[in-house]
Amino acid sequence: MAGKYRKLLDEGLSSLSLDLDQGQREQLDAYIAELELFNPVYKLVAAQGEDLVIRHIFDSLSGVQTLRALSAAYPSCRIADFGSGAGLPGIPLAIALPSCSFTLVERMGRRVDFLRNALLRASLSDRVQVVDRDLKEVKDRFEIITFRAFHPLADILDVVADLLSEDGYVCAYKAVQEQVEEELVQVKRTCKSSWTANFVPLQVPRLEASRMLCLLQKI
Ligand SMILES: C[S@@+](CC[C@H](N)C(=O)[O-])C[C@H]1O[C@@H](n2cnc3c(N)ncnc32)[C@H](O)[C@@H]1O
Repeated sequence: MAGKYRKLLDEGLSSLSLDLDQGQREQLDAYIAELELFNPVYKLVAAQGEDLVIRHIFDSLSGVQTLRALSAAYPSCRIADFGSGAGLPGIPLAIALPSCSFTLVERMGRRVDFLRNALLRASLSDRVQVVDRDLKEVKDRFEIITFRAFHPLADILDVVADLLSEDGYVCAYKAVQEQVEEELVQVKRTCKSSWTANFVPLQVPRLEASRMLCLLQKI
């Protein structure tokens, strides 16, 4: 039902200082409705109701201010979301950042079907494309690459390095800084590519858990 979470979304968007217009709110409603419709069958996310909005929509949107600031440095910014699953964080980010183009990379067929349908329903198909293959087969460059609940950094950063534009950023949605620092030690030990890292703490509305963005740039 459109507008089902209106009060919760009003509260969350205001707390994230996100001023979405009516069209963007309708896109968000359409995306949430698709998630709720297909989640029982496709098992897309392990949450439902308000919990789904908080853990997945607000969590994804909590990175918008940082991504908006980073994307402003590029005349046209291509953002890729790797291992997008049900479109998280990629679809909420695409709704909130209308001047960027988005590519969602996902290798699992059923999730790809969901993504294509959700993009149609949310009127995003003109600006957001789905690449239905393994990350290792992607042949493109992006100014910003996001991922959430994806592989450990040491397993993927060498592949990611080849897909990132020269001055681009990786924005990894992560939880606890100490764990990310351990992942970065492993990156130094095992990766051919070298990186600088910065941490941006995230405050997700109505969520107690520790959340952060790890920003990585190639050296
Ligand atoms: C744990 S889910 C996370 C989905 C979403 N990012 C989220 O936060 O809800 C990881 C997703 O990455 C996809 N995936 C894993 N390795 C991949 C690869 N090498 N190339 C493309 N997709 C991959 C899986 O199919 C799965 O949908």
